[in-house]
Amino acid sequence: MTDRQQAAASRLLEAYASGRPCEPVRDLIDGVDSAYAVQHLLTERWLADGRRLTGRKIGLTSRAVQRQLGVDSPDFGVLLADMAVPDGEEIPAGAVLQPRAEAEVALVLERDLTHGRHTVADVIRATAFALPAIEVVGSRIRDWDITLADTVADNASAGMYVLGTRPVLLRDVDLRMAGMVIERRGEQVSTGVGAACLGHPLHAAVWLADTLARLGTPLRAGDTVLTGALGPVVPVKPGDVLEARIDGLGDVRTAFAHEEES
Ligand SMILES: C=C/C=C(\O)C(=O)O
Repeated sequence: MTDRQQAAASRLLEAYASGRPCEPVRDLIDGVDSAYAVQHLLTERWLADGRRLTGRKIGLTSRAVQRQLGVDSPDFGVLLADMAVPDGEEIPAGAVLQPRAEAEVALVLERDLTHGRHTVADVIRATAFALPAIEVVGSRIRDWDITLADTVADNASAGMYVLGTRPVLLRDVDLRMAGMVIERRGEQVSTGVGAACLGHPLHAAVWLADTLARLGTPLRAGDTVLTGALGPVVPVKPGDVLEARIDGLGDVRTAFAHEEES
């Protein structure tokens, strides 16, 4: 671990602690591997604090999101148990810095994925069930001024996530053709389709399984995988109520709490 990577991790941890976004960290990072080393430092710190790993998120899988954020390759980050919000419950004000929401397919695994190279069949065999999910992404970096290095170091801009509660077997859903809509109090604010996620959400999962196995931290039975947004990310503000629906998977909802009066 280099001093510069430590400095990047400290800058991001300070943003989490203070609730104030920081300057980008790319000036301290030499390439994507170095950015993942910073992410690893953050993860080790969180696990040492007693937080529990529940899986991974994949980011930047759809062209719409890549265009919105100006970053053009997929990445991943960790999911922790305290990032999960029950379906329909409120996300406390300030819990996620600069929040935005997106809808995606979650896979819950019942087998490890430890091969050097995985196939879609491996991922299907390893998946217990799929769920609809809202991911509330956030950025510890001021004004979302990110490059790939910034977002990777910042845990792939992960925030919180909300899973639907009706498990669906992969044999019962066509994830490629599954349409997605997010509504804010009944108004459509994002639409998309499974095919927008690297061609198919299972392709994104194969990419993640291969990448993590190569890094020596493979996906394990019990992990939840958020496979990536199916359509544009939506800025959110206190008081917003969002519902996401994905064909064949059903719906999931969350709300954003108002700031506390001081
Ligand atoms: C910045 C985060 C992007 C994602 O999470 C995504 O594209 O799914």
